[in-house]
Amino acid sequence: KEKVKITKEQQALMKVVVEAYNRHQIPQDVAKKLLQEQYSEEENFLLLTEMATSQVQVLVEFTKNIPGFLSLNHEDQIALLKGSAVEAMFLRSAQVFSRKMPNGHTEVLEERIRKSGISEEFMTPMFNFYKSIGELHMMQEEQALLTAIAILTPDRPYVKDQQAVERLQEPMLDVLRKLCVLQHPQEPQYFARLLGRLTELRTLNHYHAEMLTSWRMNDHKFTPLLCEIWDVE
Ligand SMILES: CCOC(=O)[C@H]1CN(C(=O)c2ccc(F)c(F)c2)CC(C)(C)c2c1[nH]c1ccccc21
Repeated sequence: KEKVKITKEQQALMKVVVEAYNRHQIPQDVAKKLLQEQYSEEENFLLLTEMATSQVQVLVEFTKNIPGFLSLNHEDQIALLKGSAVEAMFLRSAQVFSRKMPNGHTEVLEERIRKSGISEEFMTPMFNFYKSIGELHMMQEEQALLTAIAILTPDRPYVKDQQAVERLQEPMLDVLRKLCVLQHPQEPQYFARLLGRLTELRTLNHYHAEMLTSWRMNDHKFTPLLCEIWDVE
C-alpha cells in the first residue's frame, strides 16, 4: 500500500489557492438580508443580482491568484473565466447554502430563493446539486481546489492553448486526489465523487442559460458585469 505523501511544492500550491479562496469570501450579508425579512420577488431578484455581481468580482480576483493563470494567453484567460463563471457561481452558492445555519434558516433561505422570479423547473436540479454538495461536507481546501479545477477546464469554448491549461489543472487534480486519500481514508471513492460534482455542475450551465431567457422575457434587469459574463443581450 503506497504511502500517499503531499510534497513541499504541493503544500505551497495548496496554501496559495486556499488563501486566495478565503481572502475573497463572498460577503454573507446578502444571504443574511434574504433571511432577515420577507421581500418582494423584485427585491429578492435584485439582492441575488447584487450577490452574483460581487461573486464575479471575487471569482476574477481568485482566478488571478491561481499559480500560472496570468501567464496563459490573454484571450484564453478570458475564455476560461467566461466558461466557468456560472459553474463557479453555483459551486459557491452550494457552499453558502449548505453552510451550517440555525434551525429552520436553511428552509427559510430556500423559500426566499424560490420566490425570486425563477421558474420552478430550474429549482429542483439546483437544490439537488446543493444537497449533493452539502452531503460531501467538503473542507475548505477541497472547495478551493475544486473551484480552481473547474476554472482550469481545458475544453472550454474558444480556448486556443488547451495543453497550457491542462498543465495548470493537472497539479491541482494531483494534490486534490492526495488530499482526499489522506482526509477520507475510509472513503476511497471520495475523490471520484468530488469530480462527479463537476459533471453535475456542467448540467447547471444549461439550466442557467434557460433561466436567463425566462428572466429576459419578464425584462429583469442585470448589472453590466453580469451582462458581460452571462452573455445577456
Ligand atoms: C454566490 C453567488 O451566487 C449567486 O449570486 C446565485 C445565488 N443562488 C442561490 O441559489 C443562493 C444560494 C445561497 C444563498 F445564500 C443565496 F442567497 C442564494 C443561485 C441563483 C438563485 C440562481 C442566483 C444567484 N444569483 C442570481 C442572480 C439573479 C438570478 C438568480 C441568481
